[in-house]
Amino acid sequence: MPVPSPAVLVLEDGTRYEGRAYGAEGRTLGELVFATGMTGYQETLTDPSYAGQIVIQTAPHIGNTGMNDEDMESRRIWVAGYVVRDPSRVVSNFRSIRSLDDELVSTDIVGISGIDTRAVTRHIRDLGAMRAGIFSGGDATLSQYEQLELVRAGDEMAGLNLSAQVSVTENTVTPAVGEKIGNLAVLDLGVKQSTIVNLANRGFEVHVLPQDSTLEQILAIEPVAAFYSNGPGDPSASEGQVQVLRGVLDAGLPFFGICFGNQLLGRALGLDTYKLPFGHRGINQPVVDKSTGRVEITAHNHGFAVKAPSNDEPFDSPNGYGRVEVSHVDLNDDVVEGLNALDIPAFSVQYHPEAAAGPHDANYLFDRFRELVLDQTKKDAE
Ligand SMILES: NC(=O)CC[C@H](N)C(=O)O
Repeated sequence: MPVPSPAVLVLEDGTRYEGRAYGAEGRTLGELVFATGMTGYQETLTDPSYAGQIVIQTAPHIGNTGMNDEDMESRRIWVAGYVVRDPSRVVSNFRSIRSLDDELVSTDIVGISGIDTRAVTRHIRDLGAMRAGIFSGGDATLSQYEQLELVRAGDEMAGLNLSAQVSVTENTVTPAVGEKIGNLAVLDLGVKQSTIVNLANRGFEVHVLPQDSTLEQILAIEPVAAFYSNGPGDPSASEGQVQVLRGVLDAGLPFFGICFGNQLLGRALGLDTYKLPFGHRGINQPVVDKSTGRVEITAHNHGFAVKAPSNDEPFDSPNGYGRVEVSHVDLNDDVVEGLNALDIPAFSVQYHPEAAAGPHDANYLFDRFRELVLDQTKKDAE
């Protein structure tokens, strides 16, 4: 077996971690974030929300179950780079059809192995998410100074709009399963396949629309409701989609948003979003649903969050959409994890009811959306 060539992970604060090349060789830059899930590396890697980010996997052994076609959350791997401790030398799973290593090479994803990923995670947890670079192959021979300069010249995640990189450019349609409720307009900011499946299973004919769709293009599919997906980038850099969302709300369409969609609903209602120190990424985050008092264990992947005037009391939407409440709260750090508009048919969550990977505790939210749409359709008919 050939010995992998040397590679280095360089952080913008000057910290360096030496390891071995993993996946494609060369150079990559991005925001360094850690994901704590012990399972689900394929879903993580193919979640478009990770575009522009170098992902550190705290689980020490990666690649054991290979890659398959069923667990792809989108058409490709999106992470800007991948940091692992010990890549599995053996791929063993009845569904596996290719190895992760081969997939990283064929999709040109530069990674690094042999890294104490828990140590890097503690560093990020103390100092916050930061820009980083992985250098291998010819780029491993650049001087330390040159590598650090490259990392420091990279994009900051704050202020970045990445939607166009990940979105479809033409409408795609997934038929409803069972009795059809109506057409659902899904704005593709980086939607995951499991979300589409969950929505289609609730009776929606799911129309996935490009991220730059206008209100007219959304209304042209004659939707019974609208949905904004998860996705990469800073929500404060998506003013165009926020304006379109105000049009959707003004048109009285029921609305559901997940993750980036939650942040854009917050902004449409007139709230601010802000960058978290190192974000939430993993599949074991405790969240309380304030309407039932039930705690659910949930999948997260967010670096930004919505700022609300109160987590406890309903407040007025600064943009005139009536009363709004924080519906869900993270029990680790009190971050807003859901919004519910009390006077218009709109709600959203910051975390991932589609899971993939992760527990299915929050799957009821898709049922809640279906009920909201059915109620609104009934009201409109009266
Ligand atoms: N998964 C997502 O939709 C992430 C939303 C946003 N890019 C964030 O990091 O907070």
